[in-house]
Amino acid sequence: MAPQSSQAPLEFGGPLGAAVLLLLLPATMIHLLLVARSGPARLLGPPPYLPGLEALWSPRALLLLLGWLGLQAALYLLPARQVAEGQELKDKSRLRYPINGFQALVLTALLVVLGLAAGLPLRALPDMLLPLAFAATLTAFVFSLLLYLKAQAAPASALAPGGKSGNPIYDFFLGRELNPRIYSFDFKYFCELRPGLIGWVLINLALLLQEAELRGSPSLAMWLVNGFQLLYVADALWNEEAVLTTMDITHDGFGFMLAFGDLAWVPFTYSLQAQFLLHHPQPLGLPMASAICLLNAVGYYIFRGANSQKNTFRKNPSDPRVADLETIPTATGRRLLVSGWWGMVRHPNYLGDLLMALAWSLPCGLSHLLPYFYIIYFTALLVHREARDERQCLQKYGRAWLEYCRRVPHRIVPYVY
Ligand SMILES: NC(=O)C1=CN([C@@H]2O[C@H](COP(=O)(O)OP(=O)(O)OC[C@H]3O[C@@H](n4cnc5c(N)ncnc54)[C@H](OP(=O)(O)O)[C@@H]3O)[C@@H](O)[C@H]2O)C=CC1
Ligand SMILES: CC(C)CCC[C@@H](C)[C@H]1CC=C2C3=C(CC[C@@]21C)[C@@]1(C)CC[C@H](O)C(C)(C)[C@@H]1CC3
Repeated sequence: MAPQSSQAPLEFGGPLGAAVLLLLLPATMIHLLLVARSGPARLLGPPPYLPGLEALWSPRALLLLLGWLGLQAALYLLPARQVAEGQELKDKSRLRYPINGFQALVLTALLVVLGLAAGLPLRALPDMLLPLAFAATLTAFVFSLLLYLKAQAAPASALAPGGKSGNPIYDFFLGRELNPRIYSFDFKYFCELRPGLIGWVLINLALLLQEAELRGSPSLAMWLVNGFQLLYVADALWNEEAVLTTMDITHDGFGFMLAFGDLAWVPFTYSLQAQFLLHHPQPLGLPMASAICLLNAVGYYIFRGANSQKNTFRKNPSDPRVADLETIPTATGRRLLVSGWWGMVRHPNYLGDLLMALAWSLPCGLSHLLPYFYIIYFTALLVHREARDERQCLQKYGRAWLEYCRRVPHRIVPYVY
């Protein structure tokens, strides 16, 4: 297959970077899982032991994972209270998406409550994290391979701007097709919000239950981490439609990066603080807990305000909630917000997300670096993501984007960055 000349600049270090990430990401996830349960819990030290295949591979874990994906897929297919339209595609069409993610969360919670009452051994889940994470990685790998093959038959207009380099490793990693579907089942949209995010809070809950069994009751730190992350996930599903204007849906293809990110990385590494707390209990007083709650609330307020404002504006610029905001016209006919949240910094939603990330780590105290892995990784991810987005916006909006950068000079943190 010849490389295409209209190809966007290669990202993530090109094919070599993609090949390194293909190995490095699963290895990092396994490392974190091993270190979180070890005594010293040293993020930067070697893992306590190197697991053999017998510790990683378990047919039971694979079955459990596939059952979980099947359940979430069945919930996705249930009648939706609303159907939303995505952003306009290259061929001027718009895809339709069911809005029933919150319903899936509530139904899953109901099933879990019924299961617990019937003796479901959810407390056993923390002991299966390693084989489950391995099974999720294998599943993501096979799934991305199928997506890559499916994309060979897709028309050029269905490919993502960054996923048609012609290099198989790079395209496999980034994803070729923008919106792979079978009939109306949209794989990327499904994976982005359901199995991984709901799985994450389920793992957190299992860790909380195991802590209660181990120590008589869950610690305040464990309650906070569970509460904050449940709020984050419930909010994402409640505002499901807003995901349709994020970069993942509008720009990125669906390949290994997102499949692994959604199915393995999110549930098994985002639950790291709760994993750490189970094995390393931390004292937390009420004044400190209140300050952390305040930080999470401020972060959430900015994150939700910014994301909803952009989403409302992109859906309908005349909506009374955004109609009075100042905007810059662009040659594409779309406008850029230059007041409100988007007049404060160019990525106010990232700022709110980062404040919440800090609030999720602080309950774990300051004795270890490990629970701060999330905010370190997340800062790197968002700084890199911001740079990618700037490049894309400059390409899309040209001079109007430069004008926006002049009017709103800071990227994420007002007066700092
Ligand atoms: N927890 C996690 O692991 C992660 C969370 N996130 C969160 O996901 C959310 C979405 O992030 P992401 O998709 O990266 O980026 P954004 O939601 O910020 O989307 C960027 C797009 O918004 C539009 N835009 C930018 N500036 C303006 C403006 N001034 N006025 C109107 N539209 C504008 C542009 O698209 P266009 O003009 O084409 O509409 C741009 O490409 C964020 O809250 C982020 O924090 C992201 C990554 C990981
Ligand atoms: C494994 C790699 C290092 C990178 C993978 C990145 C993915 C894990 C993230 C890319 C964008 C994401 C978003 C969310 C979760 C993480 C991934 C998939 C998100 C669904 C979390 C909840 C938020 O409310 C959101 C705004 C809906 C997020 C959208 C982006």
